[in-house]
Amino acid sequence: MSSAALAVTLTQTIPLWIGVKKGLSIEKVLEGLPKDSENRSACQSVLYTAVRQRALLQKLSSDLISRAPADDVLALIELALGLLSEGKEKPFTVVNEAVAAAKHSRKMVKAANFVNAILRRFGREKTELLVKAEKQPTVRFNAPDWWIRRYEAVFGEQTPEIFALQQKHPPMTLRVNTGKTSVEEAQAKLEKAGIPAERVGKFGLILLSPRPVKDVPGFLEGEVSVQDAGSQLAAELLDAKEGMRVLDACAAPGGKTAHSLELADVDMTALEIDPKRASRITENLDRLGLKAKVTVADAGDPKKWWDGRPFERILLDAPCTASGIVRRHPDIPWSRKPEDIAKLARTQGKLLETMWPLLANNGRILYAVCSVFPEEGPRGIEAFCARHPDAKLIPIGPEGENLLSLSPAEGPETPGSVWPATHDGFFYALLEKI
Ligand SMILES: C[S@@+](CC[C@H](N)C(=O)[O-])C[C@H]1O[C@@H](n2cnc3c(N)ncnc32)[C@H](O)[C@@H]1O
Repeated sequence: MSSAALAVTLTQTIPLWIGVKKGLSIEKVLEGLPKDSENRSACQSVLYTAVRQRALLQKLSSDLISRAPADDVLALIELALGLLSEGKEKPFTVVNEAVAAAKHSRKMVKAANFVNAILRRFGREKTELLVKAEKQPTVRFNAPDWWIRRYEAVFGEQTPEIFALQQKHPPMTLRVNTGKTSVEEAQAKLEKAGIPAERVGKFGLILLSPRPVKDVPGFLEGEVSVQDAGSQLAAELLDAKEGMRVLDACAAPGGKTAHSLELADVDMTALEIDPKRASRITENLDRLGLKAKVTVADAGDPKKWWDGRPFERILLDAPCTASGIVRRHPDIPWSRKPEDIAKLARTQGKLLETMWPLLANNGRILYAVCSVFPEEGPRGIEAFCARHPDAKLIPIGPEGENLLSLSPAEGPETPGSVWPATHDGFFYALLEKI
């Protein structure tokens, strides 16, 4: 990033960072930046750098600042501290540009010397301040205490390893559209363009160095899409065959809808409650040259959209805490509240109950969440099966497990295995109506 651009980037990122600190999602605050803004990706990068170190920045600013300044000044200091502790930009550039950003703002000009003093003090005391801050679990794991305890309950001794993984930059994983090309051909095409990629799972490729999708050969032509390898398992597990009536009940942005259509020519209804998100399904399907009935509706209210003909396959990729995809959305632990888990588990249970009568006899419903919390996965499914003697769990795991809980993971692939070694956290259960 050029240094002059950095001052502008910091200024533009201030309101986004304030929004995230107030509990808005990264996705939501980025809506405030024009899509064609030249600085969009730079702002995004500065914002992510701050969000990935949110607890550290809170601790540093409380150690360095005795009287809280105005919100925008504090945000500017925190964003600059984020860059300084990350260490990718030259420290003098960060300090100078943060001070320039303050000087160029009518509201912050008086605080320019203050910004300068705090950032320079951080430069002098960086090592001690970071060592002291890292002693706090909330800083080490960049999550609130309650979230850390929930992870400990799920992952036990593995917790630090899972958190360490969550703090890394996520891999950029592509799904190859095998209706248009093969995984080998897509990999060779990337290699030829100087973009080496490794295989993951049955349909995936991980780019060794991520880049904007528009620069990925084959993306605009619909040969590849961006989708985590754990998420790529859904279409395969759903196993929708040619001509089947299929419902994707919570479909946006359409990754799993599209994958099912790439694997078989099915009669697909893609439901989505949020109209803005629904338009992304259509965009994705258009790019891939695929067709579905994209419907904006509440899956929980079928009388508004269902024609009464049963579906042979239903995918219920239910709204969840997203606790399995924190490395892609580092704001999640901070934007959730402890009570959200039970609330979302109730919503998931209700949606599954509503979907069940829509399923044909011998039909299958794949329940999925990108969460690692048991209330949203195994517990809800076990309770559902206890209430429904006509529901049979179909084994789906690599070792024949009925309930597939995937922890976020990264590792070398086993050659020839369809099970990816690198993926986000997911839960899957496949139920057949008997
Ligand atoms: C986990 S995301 C789905 C991701 C999608 N399956 C994919 O692979 O691209 C859940 C989606 O469900 C939508 N949603 C939430 N409640 C819904 C409801 N009652 N009816 C329909 N869609 C709903 C959300 O807006 C969100 O887009």
